[in-house]
Amino acid sequence: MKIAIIGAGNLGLAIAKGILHSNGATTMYLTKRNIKSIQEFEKYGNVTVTSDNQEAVKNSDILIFAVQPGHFASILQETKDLLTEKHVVISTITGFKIPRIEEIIGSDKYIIRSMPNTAISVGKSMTCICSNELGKKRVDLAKAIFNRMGHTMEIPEDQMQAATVICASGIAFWMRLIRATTQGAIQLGFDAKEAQELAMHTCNGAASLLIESGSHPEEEIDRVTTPKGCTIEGLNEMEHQGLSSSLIRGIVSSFEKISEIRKG
Ligand SMILES: NC(=O)C1=CN([C@@H]2O[C@H](COP(=O)(O)OP(=O)(O)OC[C@H]3O[C@@H](n4cnc5c(N)ncnc54)[C@H](OP(=O)(O)O)[C@@H]3O)[C@@H](O)[C@H]2O)C=CC1
Ligand SMILES: O=C(O)[C@@H]1CCC=N1
Repeated sequence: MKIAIIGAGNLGLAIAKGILHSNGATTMYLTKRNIKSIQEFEKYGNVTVTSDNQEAVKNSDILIFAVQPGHFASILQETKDLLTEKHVVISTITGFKIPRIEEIIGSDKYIIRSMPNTAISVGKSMTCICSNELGKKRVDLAKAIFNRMGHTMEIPEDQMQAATVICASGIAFWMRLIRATTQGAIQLGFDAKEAQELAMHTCNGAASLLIESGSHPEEEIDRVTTPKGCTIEGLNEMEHQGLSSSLIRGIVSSFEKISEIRKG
């Protein structure tokens, strides 16, 4: 697999690390305008770092675009004449819809939109995927690429913004919950390092329980809540303070913002 990551910033580099971690590419190009900060990736023999997007496109088959939305159209313009039937164009760009990509490069290209998150760097991304009509023939290939670095779900394009909030922004939301749990553990007497260890492994355990057992969160809650015990006491106080409600309202606000950015 010859992969190019056009725009090796926060997300692009996370994807690059995930690919390296999973041995997912025979060759990999990483591009950005100022390459000084990513030069170290050349220590991996199969990685080329360059500011020349055209060179990266010519020498790769799978093109993963991870630039800011405002830069995407001009980069597509700059590279569109180099696109051939070997190329699969994968965009991670928030709010940049497939018809807009087709307007620039044509509908006769394999186009995939993917929404991974930064946990891709450790092979644990939740990645949502959709495609243009022709791209349907390459969805399995895209899933195979991203399944090596986590879990994938194919969704309709009109759910991509919601997926961005839940999965991509979701990393920040879960980090804050882990951090708050850590702060609670410090108040109960653990040192900061121990407190974070307790919080993150408990979080990992909770998610793994649901993934591996297929059970509903409330079933698992019922198993932990001893009548008149400390768990239900804590849980009910959290709900009196609006835990579920604040999470839901935060998610909806985030979605409203993304819809507003799209319109702008
Ligand atoms: N961060 C996240 O968790 C997620 C981000 N996204 C989406 O991914 C995209 C990237 O986000 P993020 O990684 O945070 O942004 P960054 O700003 O960190 O990365 C974008 C990179 O693009 C590079 N770039 C800019 N212009 C060019 C160019 N002409 N050619 C090649 N590279 C260029 C920039 O480097 P330089 O200036 O040196 O060129 C920069 O490193 C966005 O569209 C975002 O919506 C999606 C899901 C999650
Ligand atoms: O915060 C943002 O707008 C972008 C999209 C998802 C993650 N980062």
